[in-house]
Amino acid sequence: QNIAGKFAARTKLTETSSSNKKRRSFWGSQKNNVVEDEEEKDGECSWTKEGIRNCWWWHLFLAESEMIIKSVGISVVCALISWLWYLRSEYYVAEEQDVKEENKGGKFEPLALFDVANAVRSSLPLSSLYTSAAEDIVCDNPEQLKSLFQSVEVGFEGLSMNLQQKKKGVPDRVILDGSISGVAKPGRMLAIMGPSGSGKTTTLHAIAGKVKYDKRITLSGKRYINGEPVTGDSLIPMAFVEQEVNFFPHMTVKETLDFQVELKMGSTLKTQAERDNLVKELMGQLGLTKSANTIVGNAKIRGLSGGERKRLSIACEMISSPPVIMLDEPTSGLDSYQATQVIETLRKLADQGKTIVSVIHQPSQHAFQLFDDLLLVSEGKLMYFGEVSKIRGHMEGLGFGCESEVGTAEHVLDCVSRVVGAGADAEKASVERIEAIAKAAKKQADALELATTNEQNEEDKDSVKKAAKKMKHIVDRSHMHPGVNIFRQFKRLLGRAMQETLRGKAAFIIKVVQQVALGVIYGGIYTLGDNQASIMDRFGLLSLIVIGATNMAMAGTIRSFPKEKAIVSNELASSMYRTGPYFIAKALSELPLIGVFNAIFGAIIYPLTKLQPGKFKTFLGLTSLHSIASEAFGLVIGSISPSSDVALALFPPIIVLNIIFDGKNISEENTPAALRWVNKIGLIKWGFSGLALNEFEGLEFSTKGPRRGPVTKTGEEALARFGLDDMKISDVIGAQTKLIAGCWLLSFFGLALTRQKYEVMHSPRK
Ligand SMILES: Nc1ncnc2c1ncn2[C@@H]1O[C@H](COP(=O)(O)OP(=O)(O)OP(=O)(O)O)[C@@H](O)[C@H]1O
Repeated sequence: QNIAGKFAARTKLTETSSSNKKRRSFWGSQKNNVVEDEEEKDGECSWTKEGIRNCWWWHLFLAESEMIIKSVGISVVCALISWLWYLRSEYYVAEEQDVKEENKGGKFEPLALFDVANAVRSSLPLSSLYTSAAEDIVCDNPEQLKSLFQSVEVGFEGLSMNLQQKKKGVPDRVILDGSISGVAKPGRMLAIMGPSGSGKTTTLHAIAGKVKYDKRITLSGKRYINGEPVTGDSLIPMAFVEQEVNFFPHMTVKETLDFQVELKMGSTLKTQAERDNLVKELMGQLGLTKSANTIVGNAKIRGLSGGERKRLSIACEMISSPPVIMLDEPTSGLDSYQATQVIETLRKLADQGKTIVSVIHQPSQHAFQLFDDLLLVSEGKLMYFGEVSKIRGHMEGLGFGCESEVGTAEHVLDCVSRVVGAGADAEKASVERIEAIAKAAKKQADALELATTNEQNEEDKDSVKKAAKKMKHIVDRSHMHPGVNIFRQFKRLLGRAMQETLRGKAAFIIKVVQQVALGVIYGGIYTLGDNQASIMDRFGLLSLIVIGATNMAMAGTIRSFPKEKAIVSNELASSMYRTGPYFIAKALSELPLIGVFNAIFGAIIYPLTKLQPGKFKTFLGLTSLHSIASEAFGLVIGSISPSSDVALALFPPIIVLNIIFDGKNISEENTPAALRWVNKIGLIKWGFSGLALNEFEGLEFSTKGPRRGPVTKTGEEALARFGLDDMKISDVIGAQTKLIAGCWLLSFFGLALTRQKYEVMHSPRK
């Protein structure tokens, strides 16, 4: 009737218009009363106040103002989104460069628009969709870049890191004192050694531009690539192998490498055969060919040995053939045979021209001698920088020689370690020794020449500068991008996620056992009839089913997701793929198993408890939807929590809140006003409502049996007891769908916003 009324009003408007007959409404509008008012004043259309009110376009505007405002609003939002998207795309970078190039003659100045765009750009959390323009910039002279990257010398000077103490008035803690300087050369292996806690890992991360952001930290120093300074938190073109290596445990060595090769090199190695060749080559180089089809495993799942896992992580890092390889304790946790194997692998890579820098802890004499250079640190100070072969002589020269049978590595570590617990005199002597060694090291560091010298001829200087400019695009984090488009990223990520879900046999079996056990327990206890007592029994059973499903789905995700997040955060930080495709793939990969588990549970509980026949399919659909919503909730908690401990600590209060607001435990009127919104997003409330509506609609009860409350004859009357008589299953599906969408969106932003940030290295204070 309403629509007909509106239509009639429109027709009247069209028929009676004196100005012209074009005055027609194209969309439904609620402004007909206005239109009709205007009709009465119909007259001549002119450019007077009265006249305008008689014009057809004015009527059209009034009739459609809501739609016009909405359209303009949507267009503005779309334009804004497109602009922001464009800013994050590398096309913007290319255009900015072109305009700046053209503007060299001072044609249009200043480029304030680019300044505003750059400010917005740097604050955007999302990254670029397109990659090809970036390749144009980065690879416009591949030969020049190739030659530059074949041999890279990494210099570092005056590295200093201070940590502000939490208590006010307590002076900053000095982690690196500003004396650490050195250079890692192509074809050579540099070992960073020192006692535990001396600052080795911090030094390596500082050189690499990978010190994790902490607002209490101040980092300063200088870094050079081939004599050219590298600024801020820029990366150097390197492979960085962390001490803790995490992989998806159920993927084989070959699958892991296939996945990484495609995402990192997909745009360069266009055919599958080229990519397969690279995988083969990497496995050969790192001695992994025999284990190609072995799953990677982890502490709980038997797979590769510790040494093989370390070598796999080196292989993964070497995919883009970086000229520099940095490793944080690659031998930790390995026996001496495996440790030596890893170091020998590195030696081979150095012999091919790579620059290797590695933190190393108590190496064997043989492994130590495979290194060329040594950076020795103690208590954040430089103790020695120079050739490994000269360290013994250097220490002897300072008066700290050692007996011939003691290994060199062991001896130098003894020399730079503070003696604790052996009396005040011994400690004092060790402190004096460390100071004397540090003093000598300072002289060595002062003599180092790291920056490009003025004596270089002009041609050399020019080519290095040009190359360094290109390199900036590669190493600057804001220019890093995945090697393939988002659709290929999504396809690969979905494949990996499905593989992990389906291959996790132990987790699968545990979940099946849980579902069977719960089904049998409920089925053994509940037999629902049609007497009065069965009404509360039904409500009780449905409530338990929902609480159980929420617990299981949420706890499972909370437990497993933070581990996966650790791997994914690293992959996201190295721009292997974007958060969006990862997230969608992750969410979709969970769906099939949710259906399977719910079907197992439903098939047991339904006949055993004698829930209403004919409603099984809807029951299955509703429990599956509820499980998806619970997992999505778990994902939010997992993605915003900094660790799995925090996520697990958040779980009980969230479940308790959900139970309180499940629609039965507190009435809406008595809920504190500030908490009423929780009622609307109560997972258990919506899950329970859906199952109750499905079960009770169409049921009839006999008046026999003990009852609680008045006699209830129909399912609809029973639903009214819980205020569910006005609700429909479609309302529940709508609410759950919105909950799922909201949770996925929150998790997506949680992941994007908790992305790892790194410290920017400031120039040293003069
Ligand atoms: N972000 C940080 N916050 C607090 N302390 C830090 C931070 N980074 C480093 N430190 C401290 O700086 C010191 C040096 O740490 P680093 O990990 O570099 O030592 P290390 O020589 O590698 O030790 P190990 O051989 O035991 O791994 C340690 O006492 C460490 O606690």
